[in-house]
Amino acid sequence: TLNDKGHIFTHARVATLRENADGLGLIEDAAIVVEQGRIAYVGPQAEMPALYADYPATNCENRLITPGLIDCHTHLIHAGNRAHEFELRLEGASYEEVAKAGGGIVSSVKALRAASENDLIRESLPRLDALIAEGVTTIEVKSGYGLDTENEIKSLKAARRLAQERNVAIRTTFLGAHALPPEMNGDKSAYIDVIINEMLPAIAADGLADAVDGFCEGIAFLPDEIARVFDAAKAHDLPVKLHADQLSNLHGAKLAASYNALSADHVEYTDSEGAQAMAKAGTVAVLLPGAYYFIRETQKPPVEAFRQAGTKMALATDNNPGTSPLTSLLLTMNMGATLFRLTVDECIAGVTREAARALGILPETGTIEVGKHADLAIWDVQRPAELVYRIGFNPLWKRVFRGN
Ligand SMILES: O=C(O)CC[C@@H]1NC(=O)NC1=O
Ligand SMILES: [Fe+3]
Repeated sequence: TLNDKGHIFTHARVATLRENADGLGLIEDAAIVVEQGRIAYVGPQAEMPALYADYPATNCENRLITPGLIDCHTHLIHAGNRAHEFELRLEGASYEEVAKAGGGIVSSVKALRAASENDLIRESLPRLDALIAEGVTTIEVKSGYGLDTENEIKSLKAARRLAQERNVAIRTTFLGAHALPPEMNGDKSAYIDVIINEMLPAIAADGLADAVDGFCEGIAFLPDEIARVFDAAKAHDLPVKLHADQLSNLHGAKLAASYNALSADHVEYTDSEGAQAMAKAGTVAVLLPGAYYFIRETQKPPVEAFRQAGTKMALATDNNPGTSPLTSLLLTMNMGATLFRLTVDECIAGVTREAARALGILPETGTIEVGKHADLAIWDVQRPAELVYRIGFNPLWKRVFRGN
């Protein structure tokens, strides 16, 4: 580990991503001083206070430093995979035929319920390691395949344990309102009762979730059902976020904004009224190009409307076995640019500052500013655009997590 007195990273191009700076907040020939795992100085090398001069130093030789990457929307904890239904679909099977063959979210629920907490950790670590290898320092992990109290708690405990298994920060999100479990025999209202009266109180009491999410879609839960879950989340002082307007416009984004949600995610079908409501509420639009690509969607999210309204935009992998088996945040940035036409600066902000904002942790991380965690990614590139331009190439030179 780096010297615990302090350490300096010298002669770097630093993309601070600080608020209200032009573009990426780039500082040329810069130094970063780290003390007790936090940023003590960031600025031109020539202006670094002399008291830091004798700290052990890493000469970055003009390499680019960004904040550590943040994947702000994943279902990383899951069991098994859905490669078989991928194959069936390629052979022409419809969603209904796949469902009849036991595919869909229900197959992931069965696998999760059969897995122990240790099984979930063992199966999820390779996915976690793939993200960490690309300089990711914070990851959000949802539940949502347990769909009963015992298995939702098992999922969230496994998610929390990932932070013991690796040097990474984990934020957890309760997504009991993801799908209707088979044993509820189609009774959505009764299942929402279980979420509100049984799951949420137990999860909130044990501090297992940092936020509450829901899937607002015709095939999942309708706005009034989501509102019941959100009212209960608020009663437990838990912030909310929402899978919104992914396949149709149920005005999920507007509903999320009305609860001052941290984020509304997917948002392919969100309209300009929803974008304005999000901007006003400070609700971040989390774009998930991996799911858009994998299920071959045609409706792109309203990026220009978000820009006009001033809605902040983040990018995330949405890693999940059904619609986005993606474990590369670098590829996610390329998809954000190539498929959704985000700029390079929007892509890099989308996996750092705006991803931190979508998780409510921007005061702690997501930019390179004095007092924040020293979570850094140092890249063997000259132009920031190289991080977004390449497909399937990882130019990470060094990852720094909490100063180490
Ligand atoms: O198919 C799965 O396993 C999850 C699908 C995933 N969940 C959600 O709310 N939207 C999605 O695309
Ligand atoms: Fe998702």
